Amino acid sequence: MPSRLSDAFRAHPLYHNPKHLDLNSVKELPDSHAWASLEGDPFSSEDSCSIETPPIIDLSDPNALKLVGYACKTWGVFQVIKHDIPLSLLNDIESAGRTLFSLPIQQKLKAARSPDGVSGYGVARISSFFPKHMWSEGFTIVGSPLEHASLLWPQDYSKFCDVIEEYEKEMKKLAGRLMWLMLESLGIAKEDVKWADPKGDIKGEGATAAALQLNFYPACPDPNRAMGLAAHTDSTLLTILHQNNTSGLQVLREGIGWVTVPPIHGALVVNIGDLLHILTNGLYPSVLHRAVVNRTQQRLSIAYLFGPPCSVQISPLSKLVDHGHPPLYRPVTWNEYLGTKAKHFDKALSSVRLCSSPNGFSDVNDHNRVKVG
Ligand SMILES: C=C1C[C@]23C[C@@]1(O)CC[C@H]2[C@@]12CCC[C@@](C)(C(=O)O1)[C@H]2[C@@H]3C(=O)O
Ligand SMILES: O=C(O)CCC(=O)C(=O)O
Ligand SMILES: [Fe+2]
Repeated sequence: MPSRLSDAFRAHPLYHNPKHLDLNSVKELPDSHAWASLEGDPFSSEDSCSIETPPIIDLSDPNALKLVGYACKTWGVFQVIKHDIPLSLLNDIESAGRTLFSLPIQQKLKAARSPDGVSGYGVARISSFFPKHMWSEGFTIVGSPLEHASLLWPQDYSKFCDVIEEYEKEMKKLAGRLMWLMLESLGIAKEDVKWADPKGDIKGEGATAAALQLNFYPACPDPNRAMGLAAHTDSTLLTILHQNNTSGLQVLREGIGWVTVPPIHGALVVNIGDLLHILTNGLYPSVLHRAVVNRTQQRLSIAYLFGPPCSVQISPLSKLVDHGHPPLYRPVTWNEYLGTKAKHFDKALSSVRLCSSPNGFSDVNDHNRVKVG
């Protein structure tokens, strides 16, 4: 039987916190959610008021290929405009997310993610690695949202499902286009990727796999001591994020610290995940990012987590490997890597690493440069 994304965590169940606190009604930050102050964060760049922000790339620009290559090498994250996703669809997905998260907590819990499952309502998968809870709620969808949506709105789930399915369809097209831009910027042609056909379509049953993650960050009474989503890299090839007009997403920039990715109306944020890092033999490193919260404004983000077909082995592309540049990672499937991440979290990338490079380069998500707790 071919492996499916929904099987990725069978061996790594995540048990929920039995106290389902409704963050929307809490007036004071509980100790369970109080992290060390972000103001004392050695990587905080708030004070220095960083003027550098990730590149903004117009996908209709004839130079888009070069610009994408530069952004991937130097930032690991960029924003895209003129991406052909209708603004109306971005508005629709945002209001679908709002409708979901504004349900009473007892209703949302009817669609709770099962401990060994991928889809449903719950805390971020990585929560178990931290001593404190994050100030957020999540809803993960793989493929059809029908099963969980019908638990939330037994009579009235079709509008939600239609929007999600349309969004998944459009994101899949954009993610494929971005992946080829990234690879072509390294001189990789469609024939060089064994799991793609000459037209660039992904071969095999179910083709590429993906998950949609809806994140909601309620306004927080003490935002400097709370964490919306702790520092992590995504286990994807790439992630496309739509954020509402409240800022919160930050990326770690070497030598600078945490840099905010400002919300731009109609733009989408693209970041590199661990599997593209492996595929490009570290040339395009995955980027460490987190979400911080706001005292007065709620925040909503929708992440499209794009990966290869679940059972395809991802390893450094042979065109990027030679005597001077040996393969740095062993082959790994997305499902296997998600299991590794569920077990080792920030050590997942180095756990599939074959050898250390002569310059002592350590993997981005080793987190030896960042305090994770
Ligand atoms: C395919 C997936 C990637 C993800 C785990 C998941 O099964 C679905 C949710 C994804 C997400 C979103 C928030 C951050 C993250 C680290 C997490 O805890 O859940 C990512 C996971 C990932 O990329 O490893
Ligand atoms: O909410 C955000 O800006 C970040 C979300 C994120 O990193 C994720 O869903 O993987
Ligand atoms: Fe992420």
